[in-house]
Amino acid sequence: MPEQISKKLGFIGAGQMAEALARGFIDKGVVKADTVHCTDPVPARREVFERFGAKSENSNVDVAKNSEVIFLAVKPQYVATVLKEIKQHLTDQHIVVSIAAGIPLAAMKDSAGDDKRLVRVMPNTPCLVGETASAMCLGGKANDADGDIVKTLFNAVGTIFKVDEKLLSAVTGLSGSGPAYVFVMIEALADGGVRAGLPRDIAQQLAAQTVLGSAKMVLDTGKHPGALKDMVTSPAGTTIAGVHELERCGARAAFINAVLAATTRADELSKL
Ligand SMILES: NC(=O)C1=CN([C@@H]2O[C@H](COP(=O)(O)OP(=O)(O)OC[C@H]3O[C@@H](n4cnc5c(N)ncnc54)[C@H](O)[C@@H]3O)[C@@H](O)[C@H]2O)C=CC1
Ligand SMILES: O=C(O)[C@@H]1CCC=N1
Repeated sequence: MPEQISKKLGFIGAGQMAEALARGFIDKGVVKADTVHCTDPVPARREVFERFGAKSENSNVDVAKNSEVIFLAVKPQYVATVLKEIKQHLTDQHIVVSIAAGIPLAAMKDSAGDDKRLVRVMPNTPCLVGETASAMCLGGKANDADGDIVKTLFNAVGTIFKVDEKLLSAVTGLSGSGPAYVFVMIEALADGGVRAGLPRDIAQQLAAQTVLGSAKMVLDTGKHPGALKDMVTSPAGTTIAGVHELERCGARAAFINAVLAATTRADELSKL
C-alpha cells in the first residue's frame, strides 16, 4: 500500500491526461476518490470523473477553493487564462501543478503571481496502470516538501524524476509523447503477425507482451539494450534478418527523429 496523501486534489480540465492521473492515484490508494475535485466545460468529461467517485465543481474557481493540490490539465494555450482566473483564490498553502507541455514556470509565475507554489510535471498516460514515466521541476515558492508530495503521488503510479526545467521539453518528446510511439509500434508488430498468418487477437497480445517483457528486462537487468538485443540474435538466424530490415528502413533514425520533433514542438508551444 503506498503512502497516502491527505491533501485534496483538484483537476482543472478533466480530459484524457487528467483522467489517467486521477484514476491512477485513486486506484493505487494514494488518495481517496471523494477528495478529488474536477471541473471541465464539457459535461461528459465531468461525468467521467463522477463515475469513478470524484466530485465535479461548477467552475475553475470552485476547484481552487475546494482543493489543496491543483492540477492544471488544460491545453497549454489555456494555462495563462486559467491561472489569471483562479489567482485571487490561491493561498500560500496551494500547490499548483501544471502538466501542460511547453509552458515554462516563468510564464506561470507571470500569470499567477510570484508568491505561488508552482510545480511543472510532464507525466504520461501509463499512470493509469501504475507505470508512468514522469519528470518534474519546482518553481515560484514551491519547497522541497511540496516536491515530496508530488513525488509521493507519482511514485504511487510509476516513477518520477526531478530534472532541470530546461530538460522538460526533451522529457515531453521522449516519455510524455512516447506511449503513442509504442502504441504505433505494437499495432505495427501485430499487423506484421497478422500478415504472417496469426489471428489478430493473438498477434496483438504477443506484440504487447513482447514490448512489456523486453522493457522489464531493460529495467530489471540494467543491461544495455544492445546487449539484450544480441542475446536474441542467433548467427544467421531469424532475428538478424528482422533487425537488418529495421536498419534498412531507418527505424532507429525514425525513433530519434520522433523524439526530436516532439521536443521541438514542446518548445514551440511555449511561444504560442
Ligand atoms: N494526453 C497526454 O498523454 C498528455 C498530456 N499532457 C498535457 O495535459 C494537458 C491536457 O492534455 P489532454 O488531456 O491530452 O487534453 P484534453 O483535450 O483531453 O483535455 C483538456 C480538457 O480541458 C478542458 N478545458 C478546456 N478549456 C478549459 C478551461 N478554460 N477550464 C477548464 N477546463 C478546460 C477541455 O474540455 C478538455 O476536457 C495538455 O496541456 C497536455 O500538454 C501532458 C502529458 C501527457
Ligand atoms: O500531444 C501532446 O501535446 C501531449 C503532451 C505530451 C503528450 N501529449
